Amino acid sequence: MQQKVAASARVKLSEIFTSIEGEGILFGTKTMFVRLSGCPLKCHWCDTPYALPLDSGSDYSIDEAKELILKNLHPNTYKVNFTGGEPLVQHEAVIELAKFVRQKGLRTFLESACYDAARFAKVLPYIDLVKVEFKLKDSKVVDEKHYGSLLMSELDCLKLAVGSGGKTTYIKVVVTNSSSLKEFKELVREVFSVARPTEIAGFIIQPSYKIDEPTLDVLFGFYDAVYPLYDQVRVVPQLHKIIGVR
Ligand SMILES: Nc1nc2[nH]cc(C(=O)O)c2c(=O)[nH]1
Ligand code: SF4
Ligand SMILES: [Mg+2]
Repeated sequence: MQQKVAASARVKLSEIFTSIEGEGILFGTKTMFVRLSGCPLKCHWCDTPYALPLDSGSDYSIDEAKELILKNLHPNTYKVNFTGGEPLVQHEAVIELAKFVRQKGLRTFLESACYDAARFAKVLPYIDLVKVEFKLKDSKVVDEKHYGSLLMSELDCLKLAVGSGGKTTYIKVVVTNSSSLKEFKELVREVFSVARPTEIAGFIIQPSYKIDEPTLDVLFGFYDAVYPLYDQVRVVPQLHKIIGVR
């Protein structure tokens, strides 16, 4: 599952832009996106396939990347979202850029699939807002035999995030029409054995877009599985796809 880590003084970026946050609890806010190249996972519904190879995008020194951030920053931008690909593949670069973003008075957001809890722990001190994503098996994120270890890593990251204090942590799960309700219910049980409802800022069920989209009845099933434990659960589609922006 590991990919070679880029040298700490350099970073491979797929793209950098300011847009309207389209996912999660902060959707609708003006956000800068720093999309890092590289991801060791393989979700069949991945919407950023161009960012998956570590050698995709462009190579920058950290100083050049900081310049790019300043150049692409719009006024009144709420936060900088480190996304990918999978930002933990280049965790040392994320740390350097997150420090810089905070110096500029902006909040830092980590959009991670949480495949590596050790790297997650290193980045966490520099992050204000954390999305912990849990993948269901029908995402085909990893081979069946590696699924258990990915889930453990996701749960470890959630534990670290809620245990670190002063951060806003929320959970996201992408569901399709083929996602198993039984598996989802087990996941919900595991999530709330690690985090108390008061420790998270949201539980987002994100319907897949244009691929095996879940019906309303299927969405009700997932919603109803969370609601008794956490009544702030929300079904939230990707806003940027609906309004046709990046
Ligand atoms: N507008 C917009 N919002 C997003 N939220 C998460 C994104 C991502 O690609 O991780 C994303 C993205 O690519 N665009
Ligand atoms: S973890 Fe994210 S970037 Fe990686 S394959 Fe899955 S959806 Fe794509
Ligand atoms: Mg994404």
